[in-house]
Amino acid sequence: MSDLNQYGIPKNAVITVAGTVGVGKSTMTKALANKIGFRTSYEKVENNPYLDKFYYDFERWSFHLQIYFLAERFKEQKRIFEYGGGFIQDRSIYEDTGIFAKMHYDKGTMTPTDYNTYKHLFDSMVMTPYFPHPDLLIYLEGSFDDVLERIKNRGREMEQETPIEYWREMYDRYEEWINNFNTCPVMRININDYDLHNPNTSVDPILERIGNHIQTSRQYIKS
Ligand SMILES: Nc1ncnc2c1ncn2[C@@H]1O[C@H](COP(=O)(O)OP(=O)(O)O)[C@@H](O)[C@H]1O
Ligand SMILES: Nc1ncnc2c1ncn2[C@H]1C[C@H](O)[C@@H](COP(=O)(O)O)O1
Repeated sequence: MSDLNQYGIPKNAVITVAGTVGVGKSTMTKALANKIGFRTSYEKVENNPYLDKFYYDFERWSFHLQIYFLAERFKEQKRIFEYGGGFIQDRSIYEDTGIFAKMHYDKGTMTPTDYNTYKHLFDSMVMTPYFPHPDLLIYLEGSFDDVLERIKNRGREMEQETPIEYWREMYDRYEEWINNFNTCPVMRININDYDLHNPNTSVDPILERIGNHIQTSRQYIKS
């Protein structure tokens, strides 16, 4: 039996979907996984004991929230490993430190001591040879106005009450972050190039691109 599916995607692949809040990661994760029968790994938003509190008091809760997300994502990583891959993951672990923790530290809503403690923990858990990196990071990108519109339409209360400047800062940081990211292969998708809310939209072209990307990078690693 071939270990590649019809799109040339290895059945044990781990694909992570990255991008700013509201850009469409969860929607994309679900659509891709449904089509190829992969398992999904979503980030914990509902029943997250810190997320609401965090939005109303960054200083007080930013460290707690980062530790919580780190533990959750690491637990998910273990689950993915135990299944032997075949997963689409909603948001990468790299965004926690590269975007969120750093932004709150830079803005003074996470103390230097807390940031250093978090960073040390993150580096010793994640940035080691023992931590398997994804085969591909799909980066979703679009205009700031489109992203903001999606945040508004989705309507999560705490996000509605957060000032636009917060989303703008995050958006700009994402652009800078992805331009310098090299921990695993990256494939960019512009959100204007597909519409998953249209029932006639097929994800086949995206899956074909993913297959090509992963095979090219696996060959590169082998050679
Ligand atoms: N391709 C798309 N076209 C139109 N709206 C979309 C699309 N993908 C997602 N959305 C909408 O945008 C909002 C945010 O999407 P979501 O997948 O929750 O984003 P994220 O996981 O990146 O925060 C949701 O209301 C969702 O229904
Ligand atoms: N690491 C994080 N720090 C702070 N906030 C975070 C982190 N990871 C996710 N979030 C927030 C942002 C959103 O309000 C929700 C869910 O993210 P989404 O991009 O909508 O999937 O959690």
